[in-house]
Amino acid sequence: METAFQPRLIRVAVPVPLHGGFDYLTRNDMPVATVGMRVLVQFGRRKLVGVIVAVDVQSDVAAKRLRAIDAVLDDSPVFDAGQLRLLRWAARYYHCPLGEALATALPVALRKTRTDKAQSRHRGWQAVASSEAAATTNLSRAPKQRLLLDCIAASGTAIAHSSLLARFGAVTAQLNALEKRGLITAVELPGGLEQGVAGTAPALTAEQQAAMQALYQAGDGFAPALLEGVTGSGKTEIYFQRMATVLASGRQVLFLAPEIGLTPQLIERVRSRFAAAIGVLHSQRSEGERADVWRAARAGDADIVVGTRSAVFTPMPKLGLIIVDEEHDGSYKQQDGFRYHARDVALRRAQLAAIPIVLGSATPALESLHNAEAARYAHVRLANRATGAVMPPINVIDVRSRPLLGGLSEPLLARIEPHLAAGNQVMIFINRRGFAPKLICHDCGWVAPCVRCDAPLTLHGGISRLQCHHCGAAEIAPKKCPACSSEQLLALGAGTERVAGALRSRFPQVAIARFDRDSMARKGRLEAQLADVASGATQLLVGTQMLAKGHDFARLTCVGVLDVDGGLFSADFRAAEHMAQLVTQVAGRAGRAQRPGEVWLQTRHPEHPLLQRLLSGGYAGFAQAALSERREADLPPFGHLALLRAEAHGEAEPMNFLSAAAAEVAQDAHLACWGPVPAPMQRRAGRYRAHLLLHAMDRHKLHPALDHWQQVLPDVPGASRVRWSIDVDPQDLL
Ligand SMILES: Nc1ncnc2c1ncn2[C@@H]1O[C@H](COP(=O)(O)OP(=O)(O)OP(=O)(O)O)[C@@H](O)[C@H]1O
Ligand SMILES: [Zn+2]
Repeated sequence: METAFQPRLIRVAVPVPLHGGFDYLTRNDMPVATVGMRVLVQFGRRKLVGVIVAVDVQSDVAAKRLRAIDAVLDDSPVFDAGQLRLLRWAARYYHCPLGEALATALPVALRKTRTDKAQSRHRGWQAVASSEAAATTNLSRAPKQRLLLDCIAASGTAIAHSSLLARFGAVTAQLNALEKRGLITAVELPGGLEQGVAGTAPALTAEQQAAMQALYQAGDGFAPALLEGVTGSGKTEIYFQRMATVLASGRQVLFLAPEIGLTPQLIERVRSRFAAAIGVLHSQRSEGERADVWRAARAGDADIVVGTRSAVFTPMPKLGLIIVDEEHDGSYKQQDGFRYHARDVALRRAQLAAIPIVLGSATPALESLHNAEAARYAHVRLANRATGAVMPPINVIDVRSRPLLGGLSEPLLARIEPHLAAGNQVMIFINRRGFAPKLICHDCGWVAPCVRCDAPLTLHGGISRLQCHHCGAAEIAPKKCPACSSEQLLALGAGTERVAGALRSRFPQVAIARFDRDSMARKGRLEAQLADVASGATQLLVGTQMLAKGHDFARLTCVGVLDVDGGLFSADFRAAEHMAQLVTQVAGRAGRAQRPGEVWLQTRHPEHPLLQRLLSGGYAGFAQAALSERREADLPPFGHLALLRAEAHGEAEPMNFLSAAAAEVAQDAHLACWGPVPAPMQRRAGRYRAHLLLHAMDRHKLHPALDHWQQVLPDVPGASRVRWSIDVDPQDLL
């Protein structure tokens, strides 16, 4: 008994940019501290929340210099052994200090310096009678109660009061009446979760059945599969049926979706299929809700967790399957701090847990295709749409020397018209928000610049405001050219706002909705607008990437893509891949049900080989050609890259720093420094930026060099004036 109260020496990972753990002592008056619990510690002058990564360690620090921790914040570990193992691996792989990686993995509410609140609870309802008895109860005079009782009884478990309100409107009185009749009873549910209801699955198409077979054949151990299915091929249905067998065995499912792919429609599909406890994690949920989902998942109460990037770290003790939907999506890569790729972390997680993982996409990343071709993943294909709908033909409109009305050419407007007249829906895609990307002086050619970035300012609110899309700077647009005083200032090019305006004046009778980050700033707005599209109230949709993926609108028959040219001429070697994915995804929104669809691309480069390849061979043909180009150039997925970024207030400092870093790379025929070079956008938010790429054909060669950098770079001359970071498998090279 005595020993339990002895101070213990523990090692704590704290969220600071320093590698290694820090040693502390516990105090006798504290609850027992074990690995995976959070503690509050004094670190320098700050109090920080850290995570215990080891106990009873041998410390190099002299005993009398060791400090005691301030408090133990949990009574059970927030990270279990499996999570810690995964995060240790990820911290090593991405060369991020473990403390920062652990802090990033925690929900924001748990990064704070207070003790963990207990899981919040909320009210739910459960049927008392069996569903047969419920069915025979006479409620013919109370149809609402009938509906509610059937719904609750059919679920087989408890349903949250709030989700009943969400589905059936104001039904509190009816629920109380059912309780009075002794048909249902109130229960407490863990906060953060929603109870789904059992729904019926459609009979699978022959192709889907074959895909299911292939997934089952891959087995129940670690079995990665790439599900490559054209848009509308019913991949979601495959995920669901695979999930059903895992849930039936009492295990948990983690379903990852990109931020813009995690639509209300997807969540509703999950909710109305599985009589399971569902936790949803995305950026619009409050800190408290996210912490609740985390706790419920950790307790094993959440059967399904649906979430975006960081949900990959949700603790799930009974995890039996991971789904990564739209696995090619760039939003899976975190772009600052702990720069992990959620798909790749998910793969590792599945491997450590020895469970299957399904990566799904209509446009798989070249990395994933390569892995499938190398037989590291099972390659499961769906070539046809599940509804029997044909793939929409993709046509090109050459807009060279054609006048554009708010970015729209006359031929495109003429194509749109009959679809609207027939009562169908039309989607116009443009990957640029705001009114216009430039304000230019007609007399002298001056372009309104951002003073802090090497980029022009974007017009917003018509020609009234200017905003920088890189640093956020905003100002009132000038009335006169500051260079020549001319009043001939023109908006050049078009963004969503201008396109929507032009469509409004051309089709004044038609209801138009704009989907971009600006119009979606308010919470609930996206849901409301999507509901109007689903009901048919909105006929014309204008938007950015937000519209590209996942949506399934039966009446949408025509898609216009306004500007594909950006992806054809970019400094980033991945730009063409991203362009092909985007065009294919956007095009895939058309003609998904009974009504056939068509797609129109506006371009000034109709003969460009990349575009031609995509049009003639589809995404698969494009990908094959792109893969052989990557092979030729030793680029990923054949070669491997890490990017060292540096930025500073002075122009010379980042380049000097990176040159010193390049000199630290050991002479090795299998390791090459590409650069340093100034970044394509050299100045951003007032800082000059430069890059150095480290390249190796063998991934394992990269890591020792990166370890070495981490040790020596802080002491390179001038390092203190430079902000630098390492990005392993960088996705964004601009
Ligand atoms: N077996 C089936 N029988 C009838 N309809 C089906 C079947 N499977 C899927 N569907 C329907 O086909 C449509 C497309 O399915 P789903 O949204 O799952 O496609 P997807 O492959 O995820 O597409 P995308 O990649 O474009 O998002 C949906 O409306 C879905 O309800
Ligand atoms: Zn700027």
